[in-house]
Amino acid sequence: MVSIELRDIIKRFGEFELKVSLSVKDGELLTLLGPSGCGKTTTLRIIAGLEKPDKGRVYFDGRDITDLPPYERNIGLVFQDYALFPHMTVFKNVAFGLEVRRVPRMEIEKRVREVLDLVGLRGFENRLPEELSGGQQQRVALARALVIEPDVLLLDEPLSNLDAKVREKLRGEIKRIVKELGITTIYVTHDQEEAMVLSDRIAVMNFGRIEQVGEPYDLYYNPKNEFVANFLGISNIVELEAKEGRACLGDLCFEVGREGKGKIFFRPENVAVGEGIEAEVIGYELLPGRVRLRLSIEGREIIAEELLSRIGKKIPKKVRIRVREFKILP
Ligand SMILES: Nc1ncnc2c1ncn2[C@@H]1O[C@H](COP(=O)(O)OP(=O)(O)OP(=O)(O)O)[C@@H](O)[C@H]1O
Repeated sequence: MVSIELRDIIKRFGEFELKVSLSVKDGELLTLLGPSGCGKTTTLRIIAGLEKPDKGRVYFDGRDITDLPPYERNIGLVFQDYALFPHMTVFKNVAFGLEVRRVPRMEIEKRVREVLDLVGLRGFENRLPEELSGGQQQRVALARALVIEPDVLLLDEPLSNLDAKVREKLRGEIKRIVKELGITTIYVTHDQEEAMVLSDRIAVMNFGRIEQVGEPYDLYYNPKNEFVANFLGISNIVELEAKEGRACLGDLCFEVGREGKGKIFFRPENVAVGEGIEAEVIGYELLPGRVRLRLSIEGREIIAEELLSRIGKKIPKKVRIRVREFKILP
């Protein structure tokens, strides 16, 4: 277990420039979240030593490891494409990292058994990768990364190739396992739900920069800007002009305590349905247990979410709404 620090890292590929500083605490599970091409994988590869930064330093526990090759960093890596050795059994695949480190046979057998237990693959030792499902193959990849007892675990979109149900199950298990081992983990994804479920903290990235780092709840309800707000989920962002400390959209008023233009931000579930001012329902989506209402006020669209059981089977044409909580964005 170690802490990780990226200090003033710069890496350029043509037009693209990655520029990041980041601290990850001992035993923390931090997610790099962002759209395709924002630099998540490059950041991970710099930590792994697979990519050399143009500028800046990488520290593990305060020790500068920028010039250490990957195999001297004691890192476990898991990628999207499981990258298992196809002709080797599960046991051999997992044991490989220990064999190259010349760990004694007895010790290898013990550690492979333990780690297969941990990922729920006891009894699969003699199977070949092609005889496993995608989810099972990814468990093997995880076991292989963990068996060497790495200081740091790096996971790059490990669930992207799996179907939704398996993904949901496995993300919960990944969290359980890394927390049980207390291993410092960096997880790359573009899936906001995965990031919310897994992370101690999330770093939201865009165009080679970290926009904001924080705990899931804080990022979700207190985003620093519009990009973070939109990337973490559905947001209502209404640009209004405030007068005498109030900004109003028709009868829907916000006490902003300042004058002039501003962006009012609130989440759909912070729209209380059934009280307040009237809004027209212009569309809706049924979700498991919830309904997402598209409302119109003064020609502007507001998204509200309410429990399905509270709305009932028949969606009304008009509803009353009140905004419980909002934030002003820059
Ligand atoms: N070896 C390379 N040579 C040239 N350009 C590269 C190289 N590696 C990455 N890039 C570029 O750097 C940018 C960031 O890529 P990176 O893979 O880090 O993004 P990402 O956020 O992980 O995206 P994705 O989710 O699509 O994997 C992209 O524009 C990519 O084309």
